[in-house]
Amino acid sequence: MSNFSGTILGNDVLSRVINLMIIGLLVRSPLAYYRLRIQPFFHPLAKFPGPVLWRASRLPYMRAAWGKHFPYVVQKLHAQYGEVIRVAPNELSFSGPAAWDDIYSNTEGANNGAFPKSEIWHGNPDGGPASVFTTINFKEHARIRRFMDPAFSERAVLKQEPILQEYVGLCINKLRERASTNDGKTTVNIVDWFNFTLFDIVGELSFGESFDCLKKCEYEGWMDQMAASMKLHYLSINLRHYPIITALTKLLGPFLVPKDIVAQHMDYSQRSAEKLKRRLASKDSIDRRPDIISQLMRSEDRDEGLTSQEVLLNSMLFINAASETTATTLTGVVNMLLQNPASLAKLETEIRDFSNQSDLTLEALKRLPYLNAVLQEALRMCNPNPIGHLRTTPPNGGIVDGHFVAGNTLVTIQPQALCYSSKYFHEPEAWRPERWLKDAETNPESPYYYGHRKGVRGFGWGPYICVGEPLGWAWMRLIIASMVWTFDLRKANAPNSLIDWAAQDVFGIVIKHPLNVTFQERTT
Ligand code: HEM
Repeated sequence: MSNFSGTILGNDVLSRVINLMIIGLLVRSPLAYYRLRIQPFFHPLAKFPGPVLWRASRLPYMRAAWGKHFPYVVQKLHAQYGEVIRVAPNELSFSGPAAWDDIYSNTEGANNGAFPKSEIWHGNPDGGPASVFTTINFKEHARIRRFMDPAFSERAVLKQEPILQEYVGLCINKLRERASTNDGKTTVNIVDWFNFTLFDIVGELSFGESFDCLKKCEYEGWMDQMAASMKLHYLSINLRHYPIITALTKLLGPFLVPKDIVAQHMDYSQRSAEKLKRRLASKDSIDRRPDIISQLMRSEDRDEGLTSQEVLLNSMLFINAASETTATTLTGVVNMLLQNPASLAKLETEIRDFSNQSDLTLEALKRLPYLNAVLQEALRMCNPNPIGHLRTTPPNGGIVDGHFVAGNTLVTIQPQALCYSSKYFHEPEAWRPERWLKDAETNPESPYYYGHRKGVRGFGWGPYICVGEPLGWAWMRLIIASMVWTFDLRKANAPNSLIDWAAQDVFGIVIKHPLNVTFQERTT
């Protein structure tokens, strides 16, 4: 197949068949005919390159999104067409680091302010109270964040340290117990153990009660379905581009959505509401406990503070937003360390310099250069939100990475394309925590000196930046450091002992494969 037809039809049989079908549909559709034959010369996005079919219709985009590997497909398109590409009739994808500021923040960017979240992706089409994530209006979003931010500040996280230490300690003790009955070592699926620990902590912080996952060494029922329901959400959001199909799926929803997912979700909502009620029943403890819920509830009495319904919605959001992202990053860390024993050894040396486990405090861990470099490198290589964060240009348009983009265009940065670009990172495919060390920043002789470290923004950027960033850093450091201080982590002599990261499905989130790891009581 020639390069040209390969570009249009794809390079494998399935792609060609599906693309031929799409072309068939397009040729019959007057709108697509207009977009393909007439609009290319007049459309405000006409100057931006991209595959012809993607520019003419959203169907190829949808196929990639539903096809489980969207970030990798778009990464290839960037490699072929450049740093700005038109991936749908009304959407541009960017892969240059300058776009971060122009799209998401504009503190130093070319526009007057950050671009708003996209109605289609983040909006709350059914109306009703919205969580901070689904609130698009800047003023309303700022109101929620004003009351939410103090609960997640560095200072607040330090006050929450006893809760973090308690559950991370419990995780380590449980693993120790298992090892002690088995010749000093135990092999577990580390993804589960990260989840148990994170769920318990965030349950305690958000609802005042842990989920007792660590105690029971199992998930609560609905947790098993969390990835499935996030996947379903992602697939249905993509359908919002087609209002008729969305209306139809709403009608057919009860028949299409697996009943156990619906039942588990209702169970989760009901139990969350009950937990919250119990927590609020002891009003005086609100003032005593340093958890997130106390901060949010205190805002209720203030002008414009969060209502009980908003507190509930946001607390439920925290469980998903906090655990899924962190568990993916931590799984990425261990997966990479197991494949890079020299890097694991460096980390061991740094962490085992502490004489006692009780020395592993949040403040002390914050100062460890290699631990922080390892986490940064994992956010670069194993981004838990690899599809990017959609924004919409303001009605009069804006400048992104030097290009004028017409108003109401969907825009995003593709983290996968940017973070794996050899233009911005030396040996982008390789695990190199060194690129995050002081030497890389200050020594022009370092091969990493010219790396675009600011291109990696795992927690997002601008007014919608992750509210939980300080907590995210704190518990990631504590969990990894505690594990490495206590155990020798080894590749398991069992199936699923390493993850082929790019082979995992992506549906907005990364659907993680299991990772079996052997924890052996440390010998040095
Ligand atoms: C490694 C851990 C984490 C990563 C990589 C991460 C990543 C992100 C990113 C990239 C965004 C911005 C999305 C956008 O711009 O549209 C975000 C938003 C958010 N994250 Fe996190 N997150 C992590 C941990 C947490 C934790 C621990 C919490 C705590 C509850 C949390 C709660 C939230 C919330 C509530 C938002 C929405 C913020 C808003 O729209 O104003 N995340 N996160």
